[in-house]
Amino acid sequence: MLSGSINYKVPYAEPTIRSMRLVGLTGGIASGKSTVSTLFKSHGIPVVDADLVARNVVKKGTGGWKKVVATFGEEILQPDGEVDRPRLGQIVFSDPGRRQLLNKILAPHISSGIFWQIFKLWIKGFKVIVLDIPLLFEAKMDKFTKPIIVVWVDPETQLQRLMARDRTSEEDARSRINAQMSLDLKRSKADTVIENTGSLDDLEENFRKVLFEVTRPLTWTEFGLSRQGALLALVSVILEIFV
Ligand SMILES: CC(C)(COP(=O)(O)OP(=O)(O)OC[C@H]1O[C@@H](n2cnc3c(N)ncnc32)[C@H](O)[C@@H]1O)[C@@H](O)C(=O)NCCC(=O)NCCS
Ligand SMILES: Nc1ncnc2c1ncn2[C@@H]1O[C@H](COP(=O)(O)OP(=O)(O)OP(=O)(O)O)[C@@H](O)[C@H]1O
Repeated sequence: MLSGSINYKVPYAEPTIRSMRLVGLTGGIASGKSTVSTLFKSHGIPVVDADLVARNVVKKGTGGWKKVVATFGEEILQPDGEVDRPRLGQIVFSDPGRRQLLNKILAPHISSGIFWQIFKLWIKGFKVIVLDIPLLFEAKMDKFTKPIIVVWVDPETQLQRLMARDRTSEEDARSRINAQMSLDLKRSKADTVIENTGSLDDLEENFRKVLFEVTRPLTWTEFGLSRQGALLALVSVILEIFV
């Protein structure tokens, strides 16, 4: 599910004032990543939404759009020329080969889109950035993020929430779920798991502990990656040259 525009209500401050941390947020389809993203945003922590990036890179006329049309044909376009997402979804979620093809042609566009979003937030001075990436492990982007948070939900609840949210049949919902790495395997690769089988109140309670972990004081490596860290390194080099 796509989350709305980023809303930085509360400027993020101590205790990570001189640091840069890229937090990986992932899980299964409809496990609750966007819901958790909203909680992060309400605490002033920016979230880069990979689904939103993926949507932007196939806008009419872009490089991603041209590749998608060249690969899947004009029959996946709406009358206005934009990609017919439900149509393309039907094709790729019922055919692993075509899904891999779509992933392959869009991967460079999505990763550079994510990079630019991170860069813009870094320039603005944000110290902690959450990357909401459904395919974090599948796309091997987990190596760039620490900690990695997996939002977990039990399979039956996941299926019910997906069908209710997207108003899809059980068959369609299952094919989307099966297009991803199993949620249990993702869970085993996580640094932290947010359990989301219960109510939204339970989720908020579970989120609070994770927020504490994400905002703990940062390591020197994380500091070195921050804008302040980069500036400090530059000033040190200049001073060393002149002094
Ligand atoms: C196939 C498309 C057109 C369907 O669009 P639709 O609007 O119906 O779904 P949406 O983009 O909102 O995605 C909903 C969820 O489906 C899952 N999903 C999306 N793409 C994939 C994929 N290639 N493989 C497995 N799961 C996927 C994610 O959990 C996502 O959160 C679209 O998902 C797409 O372009 N996918 C390829 C780009 C991609 O890999 N996106 C994920 C970003 S990491
Ligand atoms: N604890 C909860 N209780 C009830 N409903 C929930 C809970 N958490 C999430 N939901 C609902 O479940 C659906 C899926 O949640 P959400 O959209 O956050 O999942 P997602 O992981 O971002 O999905 P996607 O992979 O498609 O982007 C939404 O309709 C959301 O409102």
